[in-house]
Amino acid sequence: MSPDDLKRQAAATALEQVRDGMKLGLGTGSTAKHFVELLGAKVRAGLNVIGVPTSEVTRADAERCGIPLTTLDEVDRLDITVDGADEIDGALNLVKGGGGALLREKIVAAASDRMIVIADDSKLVETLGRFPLPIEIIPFGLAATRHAIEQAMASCGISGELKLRSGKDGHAFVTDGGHWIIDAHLGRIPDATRLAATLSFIPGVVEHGLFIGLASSAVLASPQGIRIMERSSGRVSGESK
Ligand SMILES: O=C[C@H](O)[C@H](O)[C@H](O)COP(=O)(O)O
Repeated sequence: MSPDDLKRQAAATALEQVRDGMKLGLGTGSTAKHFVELLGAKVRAGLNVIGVPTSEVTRADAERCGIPLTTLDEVDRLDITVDGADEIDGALNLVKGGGGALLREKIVAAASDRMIVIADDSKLVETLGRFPLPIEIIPFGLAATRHAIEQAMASCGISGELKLRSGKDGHAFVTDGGHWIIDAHLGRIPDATRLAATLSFIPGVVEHGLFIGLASSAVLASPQGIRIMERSSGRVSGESK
C-alpha cells in the first residue's frame, strides 16, 4: 500500500465523522486534499455542508470538487476541521506548515469545535522537531526577527539553523497572507509548549507551526490498519480500528 493510499484511508475515516449541515474547516496539503476530494464526492451525492478553506490551493480544490464555501468573516465557529500535519506527538501536539499554510490553518482550527488530524503513521513521533519548524514572519526587519528567534530558542535550551524558505522561483516563499517563512532546523523540541509561548512573544513573528492542544483526535493509517488517538478531559488515548 502506497503512502498516498494510506493518506486517503485516513481521510476516508475522518469523513465518517461528517454529518449533514456541518460547517467544516478544510485543511491544506496532500492528505487534506484527499479529504476534500472524498467530501466533494459526498456533496455531489447530496450531502449538505459548507467549508472554510485554509489556503488558496485548498479553495481552488474545493471549488473544483463542488463544495460550497464560506469564510470566517461570515461564520464565527465551525464544527470540525480536518487537516494533515508534518509531525504528531503522543500528546496530540503538532508541527504544521510544511506547505506554508500554518497561519490560516491555526485560525481555522482554533475556530472549530474539533480538529481531526489525518496522516499516515510515519508522522507520529516521540518528540517534535525532526521536521523543520515553520515560523511565519513579517518581511520587515528580517535580521532582527531572526535574532529574536535565536534568543527565544536559546532561552528554551535549543538551537539550530534558521533558513528563510525559498519559493520555486528562488525568491523568498510568500504565504497566502503575504508573509515569509523561516524553517527552524532544531532536531528535537523537548518542551514544545514553552517554545510555542516564547515564539509568540516576538513582534515580527506572525505565527508558528506548533499546534499545542488544538487537535482533538488523529487518524493514523498504516499497512496494519487505522489507529485513532483521541483527547478527552486532557488525556490522549489510542484505539485501533
Ligand atoms: O502548510 C501545510 C500544512 O500544515 C500541511 O497540512 C502539512 O504540511 C502536512 O501536509 P501533507 O499532508 O502533504 O504531508
